[in-house]
Amino acid sequence: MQALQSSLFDTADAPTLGDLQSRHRRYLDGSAWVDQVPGWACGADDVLETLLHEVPWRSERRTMYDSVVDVPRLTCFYSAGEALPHPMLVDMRERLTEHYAPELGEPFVTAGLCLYRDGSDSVAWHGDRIGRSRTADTMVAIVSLGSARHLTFRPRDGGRSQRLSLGHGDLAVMGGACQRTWDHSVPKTSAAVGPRISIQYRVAGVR
Ligand SMILES: O=C(O)CCC(=O)C(=O)O
Ligand SMILES: [Fe+2]
Repeated sequence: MQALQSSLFDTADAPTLGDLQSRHRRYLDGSAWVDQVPGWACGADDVLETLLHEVPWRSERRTMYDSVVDVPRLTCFYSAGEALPHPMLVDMRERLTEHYAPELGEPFVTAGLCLYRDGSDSVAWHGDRIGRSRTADTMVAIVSLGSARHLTFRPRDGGRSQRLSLGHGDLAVMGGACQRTWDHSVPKTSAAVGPRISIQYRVAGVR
């Protein structure tokens, strides 16, 4: 009985991924969009703990993307084929590829991990424009774990910014011309927030 109870408990506790068909596509303008699936990664507390403690986090205060930006956060980048630090990250990549490859035309292959230790960690306005994304449409899928933070969007040629809140387990997929014609950022917050980890999946040759 003891064994049965603990196996039931484990099953209920095991991380699961929701249905991507339920995604909601929000158009930032006629050609840039963001898909959202709140709570896509369910039961991911354990994944968050593992990543917090086992990823070889590195500090990043340097030039990135196409401008000099202050990047107070920790990061770790996993190239195509490199072992990921938790099996759920592999499941996520496979499910995202399965769902989006028909539209995207290729698989997600890299995983960039970022750790925002508290509200004073952030990433400044930028587009993921290293590589083909400078000139062609692509998708960047972001899974957010831990404390909720805003992901904000601003048209590069000026205009109103938009934002969405990403909480524990939420998925946001930036697509269309989003990297070319819009910038995005995770602003600092004065709210007392704990750590947040974001996992960004990208296609080959885009960063
Ligand atoms: O942490 C996030 O949600 C966004 C990260 C990001 O934009 C990047 O690393 O390129
Ligand atoms: Fe980015």
